[in-house]
Amino acid sequence: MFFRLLQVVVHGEMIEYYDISGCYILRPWSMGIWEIMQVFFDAEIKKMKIKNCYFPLFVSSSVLEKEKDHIEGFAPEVAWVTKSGKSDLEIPIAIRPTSETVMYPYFSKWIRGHRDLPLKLNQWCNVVRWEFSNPTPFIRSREFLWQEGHTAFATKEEADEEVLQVLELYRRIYEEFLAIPVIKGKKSEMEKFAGGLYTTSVEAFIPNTGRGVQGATSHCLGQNFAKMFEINFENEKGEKGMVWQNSWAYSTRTIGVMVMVHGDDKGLVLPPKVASVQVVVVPVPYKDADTQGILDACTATVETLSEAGIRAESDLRDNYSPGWKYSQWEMKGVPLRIEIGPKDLANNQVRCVRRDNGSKSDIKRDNLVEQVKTLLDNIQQSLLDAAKQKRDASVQVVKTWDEFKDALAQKKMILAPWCDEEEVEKDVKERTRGEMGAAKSLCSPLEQPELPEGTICFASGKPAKKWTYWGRSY
Ligand SMILES: O=C1CCCN[C@@H]1CCCn1cnc2cc(F)c(Cl)cc2c1=O
Ligand SMILES: [Mg+2]
Repeated sequence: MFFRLLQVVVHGEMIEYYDISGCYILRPWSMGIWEIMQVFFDAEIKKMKIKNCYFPLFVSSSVLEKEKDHIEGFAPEVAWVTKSGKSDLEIPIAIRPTSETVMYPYFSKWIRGHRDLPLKLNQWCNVVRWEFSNPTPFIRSREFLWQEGHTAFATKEEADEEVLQVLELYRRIYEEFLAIPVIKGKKSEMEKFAGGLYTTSVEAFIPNTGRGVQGATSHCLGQNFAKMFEINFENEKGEKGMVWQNSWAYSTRTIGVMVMVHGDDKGLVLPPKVASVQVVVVPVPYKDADTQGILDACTATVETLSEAGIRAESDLRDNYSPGWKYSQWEMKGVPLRIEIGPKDLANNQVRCVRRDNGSKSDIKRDNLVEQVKTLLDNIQQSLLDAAKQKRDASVQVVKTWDEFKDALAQKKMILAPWCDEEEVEKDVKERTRGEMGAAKSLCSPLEQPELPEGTICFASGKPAKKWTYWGRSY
């Protein structure tokens, strides 16, 4: 599956490999997906009165290393600029791996009184993390695109509320656009962002590989960074207090998850909502048939669909056969193909072929737009339904360690009652180490199933406190 991902994204013209390891070229076919999601998310955060900004790419080492514990563990992945031209820089400059330390000295400067709150900023940018474990397009690259939201509030209540509002937007990105089912949950103390108070995330799962993947994160930072960077304010009563902060992000990793969840042996399968081309129209000329008439019908069909807001293109290249075009556009994952041949022309209809299940239908051209819209909606919904069915079939509820081990061997996403003790989590990792990677906690679902009194932890036998998803991950 891993390997297939690599091939599909190259043959589907999403990615081009680059001569620097871990870096990839995002070609239009994937950039178009990124842009469609960005239009949605940007509009939604603007409704929340969050404003876009742009902070510098470079971080001074003094600022980046301000708090040793914040970056301990991350230090090896920081990329540094040490020279300009032939001369060494006096002091090396880091390239942002994330922007807390870039932004928060200025939050401290800009936030004085309660009238300066809430401060709610977002930036669309790239970040660099010089990862060493196996680089994979979209899933783990040394540079990636993301949005990072950074907000500051006078009260914890406001921060807590926003964390979940943004988490819901991430659920919508996955379920409404990428047709991928996700689980909203809270990270364990071990898996959370160490610099924060708590971390929530949306978790996806790849049934073929049996691995969970963190889809996006929404952290409440508490007052930890306010303390570090002295971000204080005077409240209405003139009392000094520290702000409560959140930070949240989703990245181009979303595209990699989509490829893995929906891809099949013909290549990519794009959910219509994020497909930069939703319908491709292919002429099927026949030796003595009216070829020009067929080409004109293709062009007219594209115009009709485009006027209705459907992203349609025709492939009129005369140096490729229809069959060749079918497999190429299937490789690229275009959700719907329309074929127009002599018979279709004569009957004033078109032949529609769905990419998700291959089913064919003949549609009269007089109410083409409505029927194509319905087809695209059906494809979107059935991709989500199919992914949900496969994900649910991969979930296994366990009560004991033996059941856990069996489920792990069967590449399941495991739901187990846990005592919520970090030592026990470390122990699970230790006991499941192997060449496939250890099991880890993925999240504790916000919607907790009933936990009967007396239920014991699957790993420690102590009283269980919460249901938690476990599994191997990317
Ligand atoms: O996940 C988000 C949402 C958007 C803003 N940031 C947070 C936390 C990011 C954690 N993280 C993640 N990776 C890092 C890598 C690094 F090299 C350094 Cl110095 C720090 C970090 C680091 O803090
Ligand atoms: Mg990392």
